[in-house]
Amino acid sequence: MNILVTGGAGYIGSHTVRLLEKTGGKVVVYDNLVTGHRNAVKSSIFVEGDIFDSTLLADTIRRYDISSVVHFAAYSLVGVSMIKPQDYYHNNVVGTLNLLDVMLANGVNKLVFSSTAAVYGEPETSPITENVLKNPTNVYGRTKLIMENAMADYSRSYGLKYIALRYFNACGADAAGDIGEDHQPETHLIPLILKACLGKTDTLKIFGDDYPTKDGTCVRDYIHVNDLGQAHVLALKALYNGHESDVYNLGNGSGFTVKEIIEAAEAVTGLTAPKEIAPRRAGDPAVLVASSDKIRQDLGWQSEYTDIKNIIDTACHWHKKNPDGFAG
Ligand SMILES: NC(=O)c1ccc[n+]([C@@H]2O[C@H](COP(=O)([O-])OP(=O)(O)OC[C@H]3O[C@@H](n4cnc5c(N)ncnc54)[C@H](O)[C@@H]3O)[C@@H](O)[C@H]2O)c1
Ligand SMILES: O=c1ccn([C@@H]2O[C@H](COP(=O)(O)OP(=O)(O)O[C@H]3O[C@H](CO)[C@H](O)[C@H](O)[C@H]3O)[C@@H](O)[C@H]2O)c(=O)[nH]1
Repeated sequence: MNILVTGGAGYIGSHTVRLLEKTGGKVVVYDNLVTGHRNAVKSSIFVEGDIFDSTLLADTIRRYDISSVVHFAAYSLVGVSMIKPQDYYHNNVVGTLNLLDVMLANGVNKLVFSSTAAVYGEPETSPITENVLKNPTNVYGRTKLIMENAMADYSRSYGLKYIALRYFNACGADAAGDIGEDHQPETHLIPLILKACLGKTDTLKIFGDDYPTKDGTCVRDYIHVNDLGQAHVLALKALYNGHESDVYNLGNGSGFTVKEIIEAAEAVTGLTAPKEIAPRRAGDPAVLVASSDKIRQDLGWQSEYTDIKNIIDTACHWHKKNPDGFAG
């Protein structure tokens, strides 16, 4: 397996790269570093490049004899996608279509794709199974759903074999403490709570306390980044073993409100985060909780990290060890 990992210098990508390397395959990270970090790529081959650069992509595929792609490269912030939709359609849709063109033109037909729980919108049932109606409430989710539909069409017409993984909320960090979540600016809940607890940021804003949930704050399903990474390893192996194109949810199956996550993080750190209630953030669904039964049954995936405090503790370890992230 010679694997090209687009976005492999990012948060989920860098963790997955580490797990892919353990399979013995050659891993080539391809990233333009727009949100990623060069020093998040520890031992793989690194090519600094953009998924829009067809020439460099094709050269990289040929040079390293690539036979599959794991595609993380994208913009992924719900809030920003509502303000800058053009950026999101361009990078996530046009960029991915370009990658598919270059792959197919160079005889590469295996792809693991980062999709998202945001494709569902406000689902009518919970936990969410893969077959329910998809009606995204934000631009980000729409860009990922467009690509899922395009890949299904390419699969039928051009022999693309893909597995789309719909992640719920990625969090935590590798136990080694040398890679972790470092977005500039950070917008994700768990790192923001930890930074507030550790005195690295101002008051944490709780986006809305008038949702139809038990304490009025949004419910999400938090999954450890290494459990996500392991699913990519299984998905890739399945494709090499002739698995047909498919789509899987990836979550823990437990929902936590924003307030519950804050309480858990405060318990883990023994510190208190300064916080205030703020208006709702545009595009946020009230509740997103996964059923991951399908990937368990089909690919034998299991989550290793099921306790939310344990998960937060791994993130805390990274933040304490690297108070300035990768810049430190
Ligand atoms: N973080 C989550 O909770 C979450 C949940 C669901 C889905 N996802 C998806 O997972 C993937 C990775 O997310 P992440 O949290 O690791 O984000 P990230 O921003 O840390 O990583 C994305 C990486 O892609 C690179 N990139 C972006 N555009 C590129 C381009 N045009 N060419 C080359 N490289 C480019 C960035 O530099 C970065 O290294 C994304 O596709 C995201 O939509 C993330
Ligand atoms: O300062 C903050 C930040 C977040 N939140 C809330 O915390 C929850 C989680 O927010 P995140 O920004 O951490 O994550 P999202 O649920 O918005 O989105 C994440 O998970 C999604 C899937 O569920 C997408 O795939 C997306 O890429 C990924 O960023 C949301 O209810 C949000 O409103 C706050 O209250 N205050």
